[in-house]
Amino acid sequence: MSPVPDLEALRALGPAQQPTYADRDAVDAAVTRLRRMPPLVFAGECDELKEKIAAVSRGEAFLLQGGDCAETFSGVTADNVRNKLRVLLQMAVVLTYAASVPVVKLGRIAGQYAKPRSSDTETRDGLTLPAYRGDAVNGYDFTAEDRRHDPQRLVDVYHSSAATLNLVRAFVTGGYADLRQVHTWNTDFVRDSVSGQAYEKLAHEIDRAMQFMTAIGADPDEFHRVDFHSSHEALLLEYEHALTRIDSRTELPYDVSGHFLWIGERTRQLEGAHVELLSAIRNPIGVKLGPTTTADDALGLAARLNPANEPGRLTFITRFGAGRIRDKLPQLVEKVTASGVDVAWVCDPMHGNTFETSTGYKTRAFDDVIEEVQGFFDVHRSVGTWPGGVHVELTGDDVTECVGGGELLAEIDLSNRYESVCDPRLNRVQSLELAFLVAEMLRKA
Ligand SMILES: O=C[C@H](O)[C@H](O)COP(=O)(O)O
Ligand SMILES: C=C(OP(=O)(O)O)C(=O)O
Ligand SMILES: [Mn+2]
Repeated sequence: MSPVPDLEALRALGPAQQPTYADRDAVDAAVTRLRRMPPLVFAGECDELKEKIAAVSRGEAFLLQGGDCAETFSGVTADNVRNKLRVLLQMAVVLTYAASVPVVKLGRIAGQYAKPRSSDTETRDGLTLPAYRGDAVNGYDFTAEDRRHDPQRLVDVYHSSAATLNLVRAFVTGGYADLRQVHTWNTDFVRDSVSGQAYEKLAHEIDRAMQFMTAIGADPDEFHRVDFHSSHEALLLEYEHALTRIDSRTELPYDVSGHFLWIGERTRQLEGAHVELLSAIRNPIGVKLGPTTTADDALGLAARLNPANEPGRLTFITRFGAGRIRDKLPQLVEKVTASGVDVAWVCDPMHGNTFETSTGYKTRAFDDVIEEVQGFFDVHRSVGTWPGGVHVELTGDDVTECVGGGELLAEIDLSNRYESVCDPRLNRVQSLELAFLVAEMLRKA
């Protein structure tokens, strides 16, 4: 394990996708404040999650990772957080019950505020301004003032993450996630959607099973609370470095900004600053792997990020696109497996399937998302490895951002309720449909 590099050393590596701040003193002041803040998560919780992901890599559990592409500060409301949690809990119930597999629940939540972009700038009506890089960096409004990179936002990320995490913790341990609430999660939803009705049927079966358990005197803790962890892309080095702390139990460094951190497709350079920082922390971590990834790239990343080959430490999140996965994934999985690397394989069926409509909306087709997940399952079946999970961009609200699905959303519907500030998310109905379809694939696997 490499030692934690200092911030200057990371900056010297010329990290990709970083903000350009005009006022260095303001950056230093923000970093100093962050270094004094208490941890958002505990190292022991990160270890627990690592154990669960180790079960995923052994083929004994399935990972459900989901949430917004980009959280926003204004989105930190009780309703918004509850709705996201609710859809994830519903999906997890569907997967667990229909496929009889333990589900590891991981939110893209409480820290997912920074975005890598394909272009540094955005032009509208002849005016060019810095691209929006997530609330952690600048504002979404198309004005020079809002698009300025402001280091004070790093401190705001901390507070927004803390508020979100506080509510999530209360929900998952304080009764909301109690399995006896399976019906309650579905109210306002059943009547108008096929997947809502399928869910209701499944909830009835769960009720009956629980009544039986209660009748024979069993009332396990698992009925009343769930384990739920947080994750985000570790993109901004100032922020992640300031929240890297030495755990008092083990004297080892953890990034206490979230339980699980991942390196994005655009920042996974082997000699880059993101790999350097994440190789030094002990959290469970992931790396996104796009369609150009070679087996040597993946093996190099595994050697750097998990030299001890510790189970649960490393997750490869592949995002190839529906049209490429069947062609490109087999050789990657075969070579990584043949070299004995211990890794959990997870499918992100979103980022390889984005396109822009003629009216300028970034969208994804539900069928492409499903086709990529199906390709992922098929490839792992043919190689003899475990399709360990899915990583999805979703929301608990009835937005219109992805086309298709049971509601047959068309391109023309996108303008009705398009709220994402970055990538299009599955809405509540589409998310539940995905869960039922994946449950079916899992049963066959
Ligand atoms: O998740 C994020 C996007 O895929 C990423 O930010 C790139 O988006 P862009 O191509 O619109 O910049
Ligand atoms: C930017 C993202 O993904 P990727 O790094 O895979 O493009 C994301 O997860 O929002
Ligand atoms: Mn995204």
